[in-house]
Amino acid sequence: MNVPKTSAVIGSGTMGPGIAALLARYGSTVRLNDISEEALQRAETACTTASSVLNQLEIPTVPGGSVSYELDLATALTGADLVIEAVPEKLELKKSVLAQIEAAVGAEVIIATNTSGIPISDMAGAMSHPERFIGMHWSNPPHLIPMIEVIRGEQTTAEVEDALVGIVKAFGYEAVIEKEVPGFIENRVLYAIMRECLSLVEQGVATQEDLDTCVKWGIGYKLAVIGPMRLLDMAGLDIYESVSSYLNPDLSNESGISPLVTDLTKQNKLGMKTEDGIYPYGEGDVAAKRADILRGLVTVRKALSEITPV
Ligand SMILES: NC(=O)c1ccc[n+]([C@@H]2O[C@H](COP(=O)([O-])OP(=O)(O)OC[C@H]3O[C@@H](n4cnc5c(N)ncnc54)[C@H](O)[C@@H]3O)[C@@H](O)[C@H]2O)c1
Ligand SMILES: Cc1ncc(C=O)c(C(=O)O)c1O
Repeated sequence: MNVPKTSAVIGSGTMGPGIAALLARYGSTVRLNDISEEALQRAETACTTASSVLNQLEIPTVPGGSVSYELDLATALTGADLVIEAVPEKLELKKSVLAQIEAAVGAEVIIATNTSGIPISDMAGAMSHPERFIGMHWSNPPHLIPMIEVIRGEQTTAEVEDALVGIVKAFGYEAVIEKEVPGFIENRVLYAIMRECLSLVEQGVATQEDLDTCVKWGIGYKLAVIGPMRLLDMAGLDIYESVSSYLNPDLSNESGISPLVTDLTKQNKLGMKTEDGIYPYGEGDVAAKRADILRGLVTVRKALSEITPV
């Protein structure tokens, strides 16, 4: 399957608009749905911003694409060949939304979930056609990060996986096909890094600013060019063996959630979306920071696309 003629994106928060904008750029008629009218209003601006980012990346426009904003789920699903669920990361909510989607679309329609890592089979349990249900894990911001994890549940067919990989490749994105594990690959690695960072800040080893500087250059810059498995070869496996013999036992193995995070979420300090979080944001700071981040990601993506991937 190439990019679907008609698609529906359910949930229009951080992820939905960028996903919709990319599908539309590749010629799909996209219906973006949310239960919140305010979220749909914000989504119009977010889709415009995403579209201008795609212009900066010089992604050609396939004619015929569009995004419409729908409060009504049934309208959003009409005629969809592909449905992407992007509602909050709560298993029961996702199951209920999936049941509503299934009630409105034919058994041949592919239903994908953008879950950050809930096992696909856990979500598919109550579905009447789990064979067409699949994980499609986009990375944030989805219109910029050219990689999508594709995860089959126990009952997903190989044909559905092939079709989804075809769509991902049609965007010029890389598809990473994985076996089902909680968090998939990306978030297992990302959350290992974040757990250690939070633990170091909590212990007072470094400030959050120093953490961000160290990880950006010492890890992010390097890993953007050399994958971790190749980096092991570059560093020397003997060095890894020596360092990990004393370091691994000292790394955080905290199985709970960092109190630094839970103290903030209790106060509804959720980060940029509430203009307060790990960092404080003054008037206009969030918009300026988001613009800086987008500019940086566009520049780095252009540079990375010109070098040989390692
Ligand atoms: N934020 C990220 O960086 C990121 C990255 C990759 C994947 N994800 C995953 O994508 C999904 C969405 O994440 P997000 O960050 O966009 O969440 P979000 O909270 O920003 O947005 C979710 C949206 O879904 C809407 N919603 C809630 N119930 C709904 C319903 N029944 N029908 C339609 N819309 C409904 C909410 O009003 C909200 O606008 C989650 O599963 C998340 O784990 C998030
Ligand atoms: C903190 C965090 N959690 C989940 C995801 C993706 O599922 C991301 C991301 O894509 O950036 C993230 O930053």
